[in-house]
Amino acid sequence: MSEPILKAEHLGITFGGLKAVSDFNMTINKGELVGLIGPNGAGKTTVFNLLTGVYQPTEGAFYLDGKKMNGKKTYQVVRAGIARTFQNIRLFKQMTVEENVLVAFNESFTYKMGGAIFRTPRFWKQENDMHAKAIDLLHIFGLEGLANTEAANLPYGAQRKLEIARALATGMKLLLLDEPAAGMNPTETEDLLNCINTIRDRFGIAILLIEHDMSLVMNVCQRIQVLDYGRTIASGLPEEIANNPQVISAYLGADDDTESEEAN
Ligand SMILES: Nc1ncnc2c1ncn2[C@@H]1O[C@H](COP(=O)(O)OP(=O)(O)OP(=O)(O)O)[C@@H](O)[C@H]1O
Repeated sequence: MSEPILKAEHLGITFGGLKAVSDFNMTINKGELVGLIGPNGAGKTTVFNLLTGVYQPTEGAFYLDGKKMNGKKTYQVVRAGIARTFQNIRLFKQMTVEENVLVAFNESFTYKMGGAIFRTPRFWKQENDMHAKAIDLLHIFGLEGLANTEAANLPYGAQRKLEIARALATGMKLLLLDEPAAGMNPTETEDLLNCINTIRDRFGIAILLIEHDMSLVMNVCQRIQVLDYGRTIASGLPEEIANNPQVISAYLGADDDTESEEAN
């Protein structure tokens, strides 16, 4: 059997005295979409930061396609094939929609300096290939008609989709989506859900999704892992998670906290 795309073994990190994530274990195979959920402060974003080299683990290890990734810097992680979107959208706002995707392609297309200066046939072929690939990618997200629009002028939902398109353009194996439906209305969320299903089927990549919108998580994820205070409290199929008493109590506890905070 082939290696899983992602394998995390006993991964953890301590900040001062706080164990933000401990004994985190996860396997994601090609074409699988796994949800990572948990109350606020449970450690979800820290897991993403560990998997992208923003933080170095203080315990455990993780592997991409069988290759150990501990100690790698963020750019090395991206090159190896892990891409990520953020809670707050990070696009090149002054660039067009197409340019945002083209920037992400630059690793996979290389032409010699001379070719770029003298505009050789090879240079133009690569330019055309990149344009065709960018439009193809934008088409999946229904953004091809907006290719020449400045990213800053896109509606919110379209900006979120462009962020994912750009992550896909890096040619990655593992896509980490951090709350992609945050701030979206129900129509935009449904549209996003369709896009996520399409890219998983079409690109056969592994996806790890952090999301607070439970209907989205339950609808798209094949498996779900739940964190609370940095530890995994449950892992399984969506229906198992929805009925797990420990998960329900972790979320209800979080609600109680919010209510008491609001009352103060
Ligand atoms: N760089 C850091 N230094 C110190 N503590 C940190 C750091 N990053 C995260 N933490 C702490 O680790 C814990 C987990 O935070 P994290 O942001 O991963 O939670 P989360 O599940 O993503 O929460 P949310 O759903 O609110 O985004 C929190 O207690 C947080 O304060």
